[in-house]
Amino acid sequence: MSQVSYETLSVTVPKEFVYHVELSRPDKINAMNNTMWMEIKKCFETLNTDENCRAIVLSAAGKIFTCGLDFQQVMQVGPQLAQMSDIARKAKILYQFVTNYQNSVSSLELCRKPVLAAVHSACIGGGFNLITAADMRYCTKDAFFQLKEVDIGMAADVGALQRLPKVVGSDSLVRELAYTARKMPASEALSSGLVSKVFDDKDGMIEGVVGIAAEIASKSPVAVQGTKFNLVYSRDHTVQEGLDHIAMWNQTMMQSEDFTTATVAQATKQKNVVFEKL
Ligand SMILES: CCC/C=C/C=C/C(=O)SCCNC(=O)CCNC(=O)[C@H](O)C(C)(C)COP(=O)(O)OP(=O)(O)OC[C@H]1O[C@@H](n2cnc3c(N)ncnc32)[C@H](O)[C@@H]1OP(=O)(O)O
Repeated sequence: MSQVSYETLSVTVPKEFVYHVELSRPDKINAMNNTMWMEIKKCFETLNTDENCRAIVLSAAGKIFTCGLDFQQVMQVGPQLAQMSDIARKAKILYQFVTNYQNSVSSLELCRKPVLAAVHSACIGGGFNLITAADMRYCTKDAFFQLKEVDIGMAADVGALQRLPKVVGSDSLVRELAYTARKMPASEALSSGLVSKVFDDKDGMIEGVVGIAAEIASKSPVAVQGTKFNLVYSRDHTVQEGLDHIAMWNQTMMQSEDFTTATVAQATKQKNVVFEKL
């Protein structure tokens, strides 16, 4: 297990090869401060290379999933900018601020292990951006999703505008959510395809989602991680480029022992197949 401890995250291993990452500032309704943004990146980069991790559940501790960007954090930026008079110097600070947080969100997508987001109650602003970079999403029936950035006078800038249209497949819906900042309830999250399933309560959701993660973790890590890598690649390329990419990928990966082990297991109806760590 990765021996890294975090101030704003809690990391546990509920089942073999399944890691559970929780946003953990419950007394601050998981407001995303600078430490949390940086720790999310560190955590997913660490799990990316941890051979004991094959699937990751992302949830949050406390009353709500997250209220988004920490207002205290935002208020520290103003005085920092005020010390400079030149627009280029101020812009450099803001560019670094935005790209650091973009990289935090993107770490979920760059992590080779599937990330399953499990959302309860409110998922606002930066949190909504974050879960669009997960592989799959689940929520409780009391959950709502809100792109609230316009209400604080900014355009969402850490991934939702880029990823959400591809997740829900409706440009019109994304524009409505982003322009109005209205709350999207769980029922609509399900019907729009943002989430795969709605659970009655949080405990049931965590149990259910850990179960799905365990099912994924029981498969060949070569196959699962190759599938994720190629799905992400294909999303951003033409069909032919995606086909070329998977052909190059599999010319190597089909020589892996996992291909033989899994094929023989399927053909002989073998259960509980063991794959080497990757
Ligand atoms: C480069 C930037 C990249 C990232 C950009 C990200 C942008 C965003 O995330 S935009 C969205 C920002 N978040 C919000 O606008 C959320 C505003 N808050 C709410 O809508 C409600 O507070 C909420 C639905 C979360 C909870 O409502 P409830 O009625 O249950 O509680 P409240 O009394 O409203 O709040 C409880 C205490 O939490 C404090 N709080 C709320 N939001 C934030 C926040 N974003 N950051 C820090 N603190 C927050 C609120 O002030 C209350 O504190 P206290 O009065 O001390 O109890």
